[in-house]
Amino acid sequence: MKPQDILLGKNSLWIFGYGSLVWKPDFKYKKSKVGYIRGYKRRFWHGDNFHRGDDEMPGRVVTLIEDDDACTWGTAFEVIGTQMEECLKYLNMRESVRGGYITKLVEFFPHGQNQLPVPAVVYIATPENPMYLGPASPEEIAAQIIVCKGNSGHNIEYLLRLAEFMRITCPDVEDTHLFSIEAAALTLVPILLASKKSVSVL
Ligand SMILES: N[C@@H](CCC(=O)N[C@@H](CS)C(=O)NCC(=O)O)C(=O)O
Repeated sequence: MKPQDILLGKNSLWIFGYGSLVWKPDFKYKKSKVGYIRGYKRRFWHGDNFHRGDDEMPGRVVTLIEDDDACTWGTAFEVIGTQMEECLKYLNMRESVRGGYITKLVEFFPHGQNQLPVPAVVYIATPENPMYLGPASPEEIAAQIIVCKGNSGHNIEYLLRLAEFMRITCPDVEDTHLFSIEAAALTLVPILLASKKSVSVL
């Protein structure tokens, strides 16, 4: 689905974020809502050689993997008027051109009573994406994250800010995949720092 096709006949648009967009949307929007989408699970299975890694050491960022029994929590942002074109142009560069994500239309379920679901655009990196890294253990993913950095900063910042978002904003949601990687990274960082110190002493 091309971004410009998304706009056809619309005067407002919802964008669902589930990775860096939840803590760094970096585009103007009218309002945001916390909620979830069905049929997808969030996984650190997408490689990134721009924002949180480089060609030699690609980082790991999240994407959505189809799973009928799963749902993924995040934040949806409503953009209106000129915000729509500005937002899609910005996200096309950030997510698609630099990140390898494609756009899909999903149903977003805002959290709270009497909230009706709304169509939302989501950026997903499918397994067909050349940067797709696929499954790995929390320890393997954490070991990769703690040594990578890119044009937007350290990969571990990306991990910790997403974990912080979920802990603060969705405290009742258990995201074992995310929190197991966070725990592994926080265990490995002191070991990494100690090994660097021992190397620098030599
Ligand atoms: N599309 C997901 C993931 C977005 C994401 O993490 N995209 C990366 C591109 S690889 C990004 O924009 N990173 C910016 C950053 O890491 O600061 C979302 O809706 O949040």
